[in-house]
Amino acid sequence: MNTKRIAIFASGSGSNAIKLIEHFDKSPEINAVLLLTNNENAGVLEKTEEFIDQVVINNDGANDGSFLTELMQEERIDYIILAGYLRKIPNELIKAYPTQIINIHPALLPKYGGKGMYGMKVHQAVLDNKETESGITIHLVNDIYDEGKILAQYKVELSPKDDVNTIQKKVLVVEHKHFSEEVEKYIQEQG
Ligand SMILES: Nc1nc2c(c(=O)[nH]1)N[C@@H](CN(C=O)c1ccc(C(=O)N[C@@H](CCC(=O)O)C(=O)O)cc1)CN2
Ligand SMILES: NCC(=O)N[C@@H]1O[C@H](COP(=O)([O-])[O-])[C@@H](O)[C@H]1O
Repeated sequence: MNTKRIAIFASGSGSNAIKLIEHFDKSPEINAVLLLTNNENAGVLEKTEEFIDQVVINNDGANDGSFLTELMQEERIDYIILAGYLRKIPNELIKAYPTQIINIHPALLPKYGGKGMYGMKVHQAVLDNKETESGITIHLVNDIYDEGKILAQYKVELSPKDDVNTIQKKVLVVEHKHFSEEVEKYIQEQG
């Protein structure tokens, strides 16, 4: 397999982005070469500035499919990994990368997905519904939030003592354990 170049899109604190960078720093076949964020105040910027080139866009840029597609092609990006990225990927970029954009969602889709379902909002909905389990979904990205092909799911058990913060912590542990490996496995399977 030729060396694959991946871009990471993130909007928040960046714990998953850091795990991806650390994981692929050890890979001879896959290089994490670009971090893109739509949030100039995102914690991911400080956490990753020593390790990866960064691009900060505004929400106009996030909505501009031509701009994003040209940027990815100029940077010779093969795969785009969404790691807590909170903007809709424009259809033009999806057309250019139909099976090469991967997202992680902090719940067991199809439950608790769609517009408005991100971050702590997801965990709050799980708590409000008194779920006894939650988990993560790793999926391909299509033009509808959280409806792309599911690549993997992992569960976490919940107890009545859990609150949104403990649910978030349990889910992040599973994200950090599995996301990088699932991304690597998928990319290697594509050849
Ligand atoms: N075309 C797609 N774009 C994105 C997908 C996708 O599946 N298809 N996944 C999301 C990630 N995500 C859930 O995993 C998600 C992120 C954000 C939202 C959302 O409702 N966002 C708000 C704006 C929030 C903000 O900018 O502060 C909104 O659209 O009003 C839902 C799901 C990434 N992109
Ligand atoms: N719907 C998208 C969504 O909610 N993504 C979630 O944002 C968090 C980002 O954390 P991080 O910035 O520490 O990686 C992660 O829990 C990820 O699953």
